[in-house]
Amino acid sequence: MSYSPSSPMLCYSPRVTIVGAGRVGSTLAQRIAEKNLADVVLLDIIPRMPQGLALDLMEARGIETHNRKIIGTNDYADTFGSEIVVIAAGIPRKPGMSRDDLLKTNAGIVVEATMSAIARSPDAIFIIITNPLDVMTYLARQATSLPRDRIMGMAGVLDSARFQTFIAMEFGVSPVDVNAMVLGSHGDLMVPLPRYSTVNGIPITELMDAATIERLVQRTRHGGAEIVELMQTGGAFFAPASATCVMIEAILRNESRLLPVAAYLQGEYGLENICLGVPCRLGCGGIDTVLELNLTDAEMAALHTSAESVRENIERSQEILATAGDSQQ
Ligand SMILES: NC(=O)C1=CN([C@@H]2O[C@H](COP(=O)(O)OP(=O)(O)OC[C@H]3O[C@@H](n4cnc5c(N)ncnc54)[C@H](O)[C@@H]3O)[C@@H](O)[C@H]2O)C=CC1
Ligand SMILES: O=C([O-])CC(=O)C(=O)O
Repeated sequence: MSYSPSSPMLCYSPRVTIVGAGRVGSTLAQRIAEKNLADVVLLDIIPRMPQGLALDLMEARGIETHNRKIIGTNDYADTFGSEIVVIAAGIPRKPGMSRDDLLKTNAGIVVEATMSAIARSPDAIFIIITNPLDVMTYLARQATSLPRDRIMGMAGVLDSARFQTFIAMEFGVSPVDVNAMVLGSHGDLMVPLPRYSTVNGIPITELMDAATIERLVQRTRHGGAEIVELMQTGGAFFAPASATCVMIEAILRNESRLLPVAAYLQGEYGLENICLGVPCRLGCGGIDTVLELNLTDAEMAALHTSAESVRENIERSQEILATAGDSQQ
């Protein structure tokens, strides 16, 4: 049986490339396919591994009732024409490490992966996951010169989801009724905002005492490390994949979602030439608006302290990349 459509657009299926088919990347591939959002290309440097994962995911399609294609590859040529490229390649941290300890190894990987991917998908929107997240997003932007609407980092959705979870557990309500907002870097200096976090519209500052809120804020700040310590073999991947999938869905379905993402700032919040978590409206073009919230002096100071730590690591990354470049000459 063969059928040739007269209108190819009706049959068009968007394609998302995920570079790095490890725990986060492969779980994200599953989420995207099973939500029926797009075809997925999973790329990794390990020979045959992404091919195996893709075949496994393809064999689940009938049971999960979707018809999305999942391609596993070691060759960027297979990623051509992707609408979205996700960079999840690089090493995760081990217990006792900070995300910043990954900088030296991951900087070169992210720059190389981003450049290889954009060469095949020049119109793609890029989402960076690799840690340390804000610096990696900055490096990917620097390497590609993409306008800020088309490149962003995933962290704020995850950190806010953790804050949401801890508020819901503390207050004994469904997380669905909780909205939480976390800005700043994806590190110990992230800035959870209790004033902008609510249980069905009621700010948590009206519902909990200051000591309780501070405990939840601290748990959120160490949410990634808590999981690394528990698992001992790497970091979180279920919630990170869900958080990235929400961003992808917002873009592919042009949903105009307001989500905290790591964006390149151009004067917002008094910051520029840095990538940092701020609330952004996401639609089919990527970031269409960066929202500037009214912050108290203390909240603004915390955001700037957070930015300072990212800036220091951006400077370190420039030295690392320059040294790597010198040694290759
Ligand atoms: N932004 C966030 O909120 C989060 C960030 N992460 C970060 O995401 C990264 C990936 O984490 P996991 O999936 O748990 O690690 P993983 O070790 O399971 O997977 C990483 C994969 O990257 C691949 N890889 C390494 N170099 C590559 C290259 N040059 N090209 C293509 N693939 C390459 C590896 O072969 C491996 O399969 C880590 O840096 C981790 O810290 C993880 C969770 C949340
Ligand atoms: O903690 C880690 O290393 C992974 C990560 O970024 C997170 O789960 O927030």
